[in-house]
Amino acid sequence: MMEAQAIERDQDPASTVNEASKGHAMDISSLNRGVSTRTLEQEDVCIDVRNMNLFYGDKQALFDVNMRIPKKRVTAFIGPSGCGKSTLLRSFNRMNDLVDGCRIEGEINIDNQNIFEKGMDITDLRRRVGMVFQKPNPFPKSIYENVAYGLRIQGINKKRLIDETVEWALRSAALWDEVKDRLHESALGMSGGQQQRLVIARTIAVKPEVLLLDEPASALDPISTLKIEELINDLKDDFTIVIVTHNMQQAARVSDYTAFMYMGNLIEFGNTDTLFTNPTEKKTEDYITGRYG
Ligand SMILES: Nc1ncnc2c1ncn2[C@@H]1O[C@H](COP(=O)(O)OP(=O)(O)OP(=O)(O)O)[C@@H](O)[C@H]1O
Repeated sequence: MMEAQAIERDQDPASTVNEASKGHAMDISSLNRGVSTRTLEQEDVCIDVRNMNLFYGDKQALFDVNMRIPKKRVTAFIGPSGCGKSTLLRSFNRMNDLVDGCRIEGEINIDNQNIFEKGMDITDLRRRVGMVFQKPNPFPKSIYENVAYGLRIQGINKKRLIDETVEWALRSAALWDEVKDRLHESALGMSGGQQQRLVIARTIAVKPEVLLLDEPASALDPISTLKIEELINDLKDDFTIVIVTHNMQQAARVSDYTAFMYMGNLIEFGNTDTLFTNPTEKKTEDYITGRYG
């Protein structure tokens, strides 16, 4: 039942707008997900962002962000285009270091370590905080070698260990049964949805603590989208997951907690069901009811 509803909604790009244009907070009961009454304060913290400001040259993109992202839960970032969702996400593994003129003030602590502190090992940070992008980006190598890649660059070369890890990662990414007979064929021959699950397998093969997903399903068809959403649900037992999505229904379906951002500010962050049904802030309500964005 949930599958049919999810597919139907995603096939209709206007579904978010239609839902929102009713002028009411979203009816998430129709999304058929378990309702959690847990609050952020009851959770263990994984990522603790303190007084964070981010500038691209002279332009400020994030304004005094403070948030505590819970461990082994799914947190969604929503908000209108350009509000800073990807910028904040990319800060968690210091991907913004690669942008010329980008400057950050404040702290981001991951498991109680400030990722900006001197001597921070960026390669190790990016292993601990893995990232998956909108467009699947498998390497032009075999399926097996894509997943083994991260292990090989860590200097692991025991075949048995690599075999076991490749199988574990592909099973965890719900891909093993589809590819176990063609592990040595090129990853580029897979469908887009399979490629995205392969990229997720490649990312988790090095056992990160955090998975950052930047609109991971927005380039995929509805059935592949559903598989990714189911996968996110399976993976949250083992990883802290943060997902940027422009699709409010998707945020409501997959996340435990949702952060609403607007013009570089974090406006509201809390339990997903509460945020979509009974937001505290007027700006959040205006957004989820389609008054802007
Ligand atoms: N590399 C960059 N250099 C300069 N400005 C940037 C860069 N990346 C993002 N920005 C600016 O920072 C602001 C936030 O952008 P960001 O991509 O984080 O927003 P977003 O909420 O993820 O948007 P979208 O939903 O459209 O992806 C925007 O004004 C954007 O133009």
